[in-house]
Amino acid sequence: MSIQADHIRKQFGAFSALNDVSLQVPEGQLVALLGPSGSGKTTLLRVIAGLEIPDSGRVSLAGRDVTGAGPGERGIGFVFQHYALFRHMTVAQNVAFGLTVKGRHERPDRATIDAKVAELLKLVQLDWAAGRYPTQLSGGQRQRVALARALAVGPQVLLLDEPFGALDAAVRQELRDWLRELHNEIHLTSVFVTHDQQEALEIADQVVVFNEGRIEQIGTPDEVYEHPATPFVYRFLGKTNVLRGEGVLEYARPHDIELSRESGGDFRQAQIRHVHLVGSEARVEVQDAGGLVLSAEMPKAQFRELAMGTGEQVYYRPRRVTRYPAT
Ligand SMILES: Nc1ncnc2c1ncn2[C@@H]1O[C@H](COP(=O)(O)OP(=O)(O)OP(=O)(O)O)[C@@H](O)[C@H]1O
Repeated sequence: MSIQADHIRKQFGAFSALNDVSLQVPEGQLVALLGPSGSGKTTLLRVIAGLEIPDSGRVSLAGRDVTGAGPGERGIGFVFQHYALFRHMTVAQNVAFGLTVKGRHERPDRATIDAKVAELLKLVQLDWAAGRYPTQLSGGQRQRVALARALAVGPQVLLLDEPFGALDAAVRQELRDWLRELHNEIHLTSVFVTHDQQEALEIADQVVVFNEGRIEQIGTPDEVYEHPATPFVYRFLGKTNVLRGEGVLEYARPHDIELSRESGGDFRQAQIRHVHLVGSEARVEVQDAGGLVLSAEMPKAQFRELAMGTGEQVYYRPRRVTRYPAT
C-alpha cells in the first residue's frame, strides 16, 4: 500500500514539531526517516499511523484519504524500540495475540492461527523458540518476535520506530541485514525511524532527512550521500572537514583528503598531529600552516606505505570538495 503525506503540520503548544512536511512512499518500498533527536521523525510516523492527528495536511494510504480515520482502520503494523512483548505469554502466544483478540467473525480458527504463527516464526528464524518466554530470549530475538507479531495480522504497511535502538552494535548490524533481506522477501511498504546514518544508508530504498520539523532532502542512499542538498545533510551524513566556513562553504570528507610525502601540484603543507588506527582504517589528523585542522582517513595499508608518524611534515590535497553558498 503506498503512503502519501501532504503538507502536514503539527504543533505541540508553541512548538512546531512538523512544519509543512510532504512525503510519498511508493508501494513496497523500505523508507528511512533519518534526523537528529527531536526533529519530528516519530511525530510523522505517529501521524501516518493515526496515533496523532495533524493540525493540517492530509494522509492517504493507497490513494484513500485516512486523515480522520483511527489507527485500527488503517491496516498498519507497528514495531517500537522497546519490544512490548507480554512476559507471561510464550513466543508463539505473543505472535498469535493480534489474531486471537479479533472479533468472533473475523477470528481464524485455531489450526489456521497455529499455521500462521509457525510460518511467521520460520520467517523470523525463531521457529525453535515457539515455546519459550520473552525473558529467555536475547534483545535481538525479542525484537524479531515483535516483528512477527506485527506481521501476524497481515498489515498493509509496517511502521518501525527505532526498532534496533536499544541493542548493541553487533546485534544491530545483524538485524539490519536481516530486515533488509526480510523486506526483499515480503515487499511490505515499510517506514522506519532512525537517527543512525549508517543504518539508513545501508538498508533503505529512500532516505528522508529531517531537521527541525522539516524535510531537508529525500533521495536514495547514494543520492543523499553523494549529493547532499544542504550543508545540514552533508554534516549529518558523515564526518566533515570544513575547508572554508565563511562566504562560500567548502566541505570535504576525511576519505577524500589525500596525503603525500611529496610536495607539488596543489598539495599543501601540513603537520601530522595524531594517528589513530581503528580496525582496518587509519585516521590521521593534520594541521596546515594556516592553522586549519583536517581529518584524513585511508586504509591502514595505504597509511603504512607513507611510513610517517606524529609530528612529521606531510602534504595534503582534498580530492573532492563540495561547495554551498553561505546563507
Ligand atoms: N505529545 C507531545 N507533547 C509535547 N511535545 C511533543 C509531543 N510529542 C513530541 N513532542 C516534541 O516534538 C518534537 C519532535 O518529537 P519527535 O518524537 O517527533 O522527534 P524525533 O525526531 O522522533 O526524535 P527522537 O529521535 O528523539 O525520537 C520534540 O521536540 C518533542 O519534544
